[in-house]
Amino acid sequence: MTYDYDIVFIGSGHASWHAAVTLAQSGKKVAVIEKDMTAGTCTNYGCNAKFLLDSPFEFLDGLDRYERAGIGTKGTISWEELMAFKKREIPTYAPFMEGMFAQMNIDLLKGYGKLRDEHTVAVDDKAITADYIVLGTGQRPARLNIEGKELLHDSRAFLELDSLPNRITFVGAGIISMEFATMAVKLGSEVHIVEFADKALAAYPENDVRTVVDKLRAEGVQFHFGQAVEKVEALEAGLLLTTAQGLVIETDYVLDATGRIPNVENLGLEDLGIEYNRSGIVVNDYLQTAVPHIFASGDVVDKTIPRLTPTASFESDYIADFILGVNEKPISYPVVPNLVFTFPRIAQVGVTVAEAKADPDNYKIVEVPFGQQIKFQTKLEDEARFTLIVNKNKELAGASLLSNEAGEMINLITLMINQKLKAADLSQMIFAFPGTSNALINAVKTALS
Ligand SMILES: Cc1cc2nc3c(=O)[nH]c(=O)nc-3n(C[C@H](O)[C@H](O)[C@H](O)COP(=O)(O)OP(=O)(O)OC[C@H]3O[C@@H](n4cnc5c(N)ncnc54)[C@H](O)[C@@H]3O)c2cc1C
Ligand SMILES: NC(=O)c1ccc[n+]([C@@H]2O[C@H](COP(=O)([O-])OP(=O)(O)OC[C@H]3O[C@@H](n4cnc5c(N)ncnc54)[C@H](O)[C@@H]3O)[C@@H](O)[C@H]2O)c1
Repeated sequence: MTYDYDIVFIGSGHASWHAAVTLAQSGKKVAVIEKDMTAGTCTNYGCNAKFLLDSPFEFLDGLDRYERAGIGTKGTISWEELMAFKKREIPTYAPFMEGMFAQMNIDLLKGYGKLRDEHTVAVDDKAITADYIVLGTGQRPARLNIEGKELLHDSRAFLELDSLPNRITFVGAGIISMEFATMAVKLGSEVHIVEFADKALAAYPENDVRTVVDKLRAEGVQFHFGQAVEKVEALEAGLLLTTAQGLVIETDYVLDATGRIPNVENLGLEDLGIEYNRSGIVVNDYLQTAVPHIFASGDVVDKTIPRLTPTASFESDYIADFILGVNEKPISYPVVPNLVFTFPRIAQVGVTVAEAKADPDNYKIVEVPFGQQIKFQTKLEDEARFTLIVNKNKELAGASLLSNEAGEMINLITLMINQKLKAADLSQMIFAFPGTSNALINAVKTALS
């Protein structure tokens, strides 16, 4: 049987395009179907836009610390100028990717993709056939089903705001709210975070989260825990948010950041017996769905590891190698670092502090009050702290880092964990001095000894 394509991808995010490029480079005939912006969430309205907007705030946070120590002057950031920069920069990425696809003879089909049968995908009213199909449809923001839900905004809308509202209320104290609130409060907005649970960032070490919450509170963010939002109403000027517990907040903008849900509906999965649930499409250890030549990749997969860009890219690379016969083994994930862009940043990788506490026979927890020990290397970050988890073989099994530089340092830790480095290995290496990473490596060496 001859098909139109060797491989068709539904969705053009990281879960798809890494494999599409590898397969096209290997001589396969490839098509990518995309209903929205080419290259997906991360590239257009996720990580990249967030990172671009966040970066200057890191300098502002640094200047604030020196100001408090009586050194230097305060900096300022204009959201309007920053957003104009973002709007010049980010929209160039999708056309760049389109150019790359064209150069590699990858057909980009703009439209909504839906499985019609085991080898046929409908793209709006057209149909194409393929030997293999990859479902990389990602996630979308969850939307609270409350009175006034049409007045709620999502992260994509926030990342497009030409001017920052005076009063912003975030619903949910998860990653998106904490990252956006970090920026908004520094520019003087009145910021509320309304959270259903009794704490923020539930997946991260309580100690580290408490430090970040306290710092945001000191900067003016008002946290409201144990509150379920019931309704949002339009006032003559602004909005009124009410919770079931009786909290009432007058605000100008409400961002619903209560999680993200997989795009599994209206894909034709049911007719082919492809199983899915609230967490995504069910796959086996080869990322195959119930139909073996139909794979799922990235955020849309039902999985317990973090739904992040690097995991989507890893899965995409795996699928390409599997289809090419380069790798026939089940997928094996290395440890996955994750990072919250607050000040300080919170990063963690490998065995968590909670897991280590629950298994004291196998893990030792080493707390390093980094900012207090080595002030000159932490740029006045007194609160910087590392928690290192060491296994019985005296290897690093996990770590959580609290520091503005955690985003870079966590990759070094990831490398040490994956390479199973021991203190003796680190002793054979020379690192540049002085610097945060040098001090981190010394702390690890001591912990592993
Ligand atoms: C605000 C925000 C910030 C983030 N920050 C980070 C970060 O700092 N670090 C990090 O690692 N991750 C971050 N993420 C997560 C990251 O964006 C995702 O993990 C990543 O984009 C997943 O890639 P994907 O290809 O699986 O899905 P996506 O990038 O969402 O791509 C899926 C694509 O499929 C398309 N699609 C869906 N259904 C169909 C259909 N039926 N037909 C055609 N096309 C379809 C969609 O339009 C979309 O373009 C962030 C996410 C958000 C929202
Ligand atoms: N730095 C990063 O890696 C990064 C950054 C942004 C987004 N992301 C991606 O986006 C996802 C995070 O999205 P998010 O922040 O929307 O979700 P989240 O799951 O991190 O947080 C949602 C929060 O909303 C709360 N909540 C749920 N229902 C509620 C209700 N009715 N009222 C009040 N609070 C409620 C939850 O208790 C939770 O604390 C990540 O899992 C990741 O996939 C990653």
